[in-house]
Amino acid sequence: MGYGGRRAGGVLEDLLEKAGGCAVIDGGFATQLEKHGASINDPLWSALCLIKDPALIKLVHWEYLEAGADVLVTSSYQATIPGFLSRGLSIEEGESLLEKSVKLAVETRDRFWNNAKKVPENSYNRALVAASIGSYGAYLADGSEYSGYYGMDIDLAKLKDFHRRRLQVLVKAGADILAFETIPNKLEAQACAELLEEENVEIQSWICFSSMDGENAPSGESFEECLEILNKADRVSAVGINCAPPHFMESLICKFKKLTDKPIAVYPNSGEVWDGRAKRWLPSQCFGDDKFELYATRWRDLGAKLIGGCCRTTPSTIQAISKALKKGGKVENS
Ligand SMILES: C[S+](C)CC[C@H](N)C(=O)O
Ligand SMILES: N[C@@H](CCS)C(=O)O
Ligand SMILES: [Zn+2]
Repeated sequence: MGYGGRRAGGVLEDLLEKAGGCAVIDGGFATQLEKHGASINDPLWSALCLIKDPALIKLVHWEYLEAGADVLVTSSYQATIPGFLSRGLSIEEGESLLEKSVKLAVETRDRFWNNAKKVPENSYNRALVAASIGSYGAYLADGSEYSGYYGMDIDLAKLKDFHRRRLQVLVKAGADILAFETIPNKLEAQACAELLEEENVEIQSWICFSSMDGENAPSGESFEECLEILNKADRVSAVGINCAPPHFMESLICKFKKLTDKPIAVYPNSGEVWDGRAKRWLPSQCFGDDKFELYATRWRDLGAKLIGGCCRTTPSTIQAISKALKKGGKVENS
């Protein structure tokens, strides 16, 4: 594909430097769509808004930028060609919606930054657009991004085939980085890493896992095994955890620090638990914004380089995290 320029100090490293060593990822995207009244109880989940309400997608991106996000994660988590095909769209229409997910974020980032940079000593960085690539389990829409169980028919080749075209389109659309999210097992992590190589993807990427027990991937496979594969993958620029409960983060950051030299990203959910059958969040041990504010600096001090929120977190959560991390001086904007 030969796109984007892979180099030792890439866009992620530039951002981390500007952000003083630790950058802020945005929060729950689907959650904020729902706060605005979007109805996404659908096999496409948040990707339904690419069809029904693109203006709302821009609004949510804007709200996260205002809250202090240094990275916007796009609306493509559950946007897939097979998903769009089952909805009666053509391949071309599906690809154009994927492209749109990147364009909406890029346009919003550019508009926001054009305003922000005019304000002297503003507290913002020019945000990166991370194209979300949800796991195969997200597409299945059966909760399997939290079990890692894809059935006996799924092998490495099938997972690569599932991910290939979306990845190509998102890269070509001009994303700054790729964000593989809520990956629940080793096989899928391997498929994503090998695909980056096969497709010669030259923009940077992170691969983040969910976790149900605070120690292992949802499949039960150890992070030792999962990271052993990713450590060998030069095109994977960062690794981490997303959409797992926030109280797992401390010990998982410590574990990841021992297992990898790659930058670590953590963007937990609120602590609520997704019921994949009933398609709703069940109350559980939760962090409010005050706790995120408190723990963000701990996670940074333990070594996390990218910190944000996932499902059930909102712009106010990201504002709390950003406030905590940016306290004590903001580096110069250029
Ligand atoms: C991150 S989960 C809450 C996303 C929704 C899920 N893949 C589903 O469609 O049921
Ligand atoms: N980027 C997605 C992740 C879901 S786990 C979202 O925030 O909706
Ligand atoms: Zn999530």
